Amino acid sequence: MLRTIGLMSGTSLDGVDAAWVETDGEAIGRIGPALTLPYDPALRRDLRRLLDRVAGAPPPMVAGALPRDPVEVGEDDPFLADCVRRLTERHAEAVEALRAEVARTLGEGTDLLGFHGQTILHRPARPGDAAPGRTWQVGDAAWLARRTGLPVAYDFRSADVAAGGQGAPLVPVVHAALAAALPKPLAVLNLGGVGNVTWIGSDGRLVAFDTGPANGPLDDWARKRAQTDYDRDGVLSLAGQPDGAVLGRLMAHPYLAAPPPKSLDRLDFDRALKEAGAPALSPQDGAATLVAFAAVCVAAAARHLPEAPLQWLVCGGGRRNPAMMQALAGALEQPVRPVEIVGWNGDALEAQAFGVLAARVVRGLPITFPGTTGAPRPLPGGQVVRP
Ligand SMILES: Nc1ncnc2c1ncn2[C@@H]1O[C@H](COP(=O)(O)OP(=O)(O)OP(=O)(O)O)[C@@H](O)[C@H]1O
Ligand SMILES: CC(=O)N[C@H]1[C@@H]2OC[C@@H](O2)[C@@H](O)[C@@H]1O[C@H](C)C(=O)O
Repeated sequence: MLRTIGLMSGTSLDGVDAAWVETDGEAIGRIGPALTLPYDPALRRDLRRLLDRVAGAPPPMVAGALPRDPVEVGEDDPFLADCVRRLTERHAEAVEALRAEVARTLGEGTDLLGFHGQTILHRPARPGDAAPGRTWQVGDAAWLARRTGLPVAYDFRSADVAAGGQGAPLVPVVHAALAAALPKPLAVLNLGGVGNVTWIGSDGRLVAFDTGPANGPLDDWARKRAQTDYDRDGVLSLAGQPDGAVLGRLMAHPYLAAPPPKSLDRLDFDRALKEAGAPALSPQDGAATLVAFAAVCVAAAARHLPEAPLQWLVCGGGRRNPAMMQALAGALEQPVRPVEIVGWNGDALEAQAFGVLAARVVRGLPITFPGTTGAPRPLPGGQVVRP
């Protein structure tokens, strides 16, 4: 088994999650401590600017130059380089702090890092697209390897996108490993900036895809309309009412009816939200509408599952929002519970997954599958850089 630290900085742009896990990429051994280091407000703001800038650029002109294709925002772009330096530094700090904690509590070291990087663009090929798909995670893996003295697995998504897959979600294979002993069929729902579901059938079959926006638009709304970073404990949305007309327009978005495989960029619904009339709502009703829409997206996702799950296990920050959990309980027919009910850590799960995926990369095992990303066959991916 390898002693890994997985590092995930999600679409919420809130910071770096780091988690220690012992694994050979298939079985999961000891699960150690985990921590979150928030990005400072300036880095969060600059990453958001970077996302907006990259999203506004014209579609890629060059195929096969994933993930750091210099067509739109060049690798030598000073703003990008500065963001990459700062976010990689923050990851190094997370590794340093977690290694100290692991040494103190378990007396153990670390053999390998799994570094997801920050997604700044995700535009996989959609049916009928002429241009090739593209996904772009930034972060300086070579620098992180030198700074920590550890091998670093990174660039987990681009091989899949280059092969025609969605490049996301990647965590399902790890959900399946963790859920080995749980009753099936089972659905695991991650509520991050974007939502994603993993369905695991009784025979181990996997179906996974992004459900729709989850906390991303709600965070943006809370920041713009209520001057808070997010809708803490659902205070804002619980004080409002979903707007039926806006919700109705959003529900007609073609993404909901489209069959999987499918995945989303953090900003994919921004225009639809504007066009549906969300900006005219009060801060409270707007937040309630966004929460209701996130739940409607999950209910729409349920219709794409091969068989109803026995229960929905929820991880990610959205499970801390009581308005979100209430809306889900109302929208789904099966019990909805936080993953803690089966002993998992819903804040650390994705970071743990990138430790497991790192071990799979090192061993050359597949990380994406026809049922998860629409890969043409089980595909290995990722790269490894040594110090
Ligand atoms: N107490 C809380 N009340 C309401 N919302 C919360 C609470 N705690 C966290 N959140 C929400 O969870 C978000 C962070 O979730 P998480 O860390 O799972 O996202 P992420 O990993 O960045 O996203 P993704 O899974 O899309 O990559 C915050 O931005 C916030 O919206
Ligand atoms: C491109 C990208 O970074 N996608 C993230 C995002 O955040 C949630 C959802 O959208 C999911 O598809 C994915 O992350 C998780 C870790 C995954 O790949 O499983």
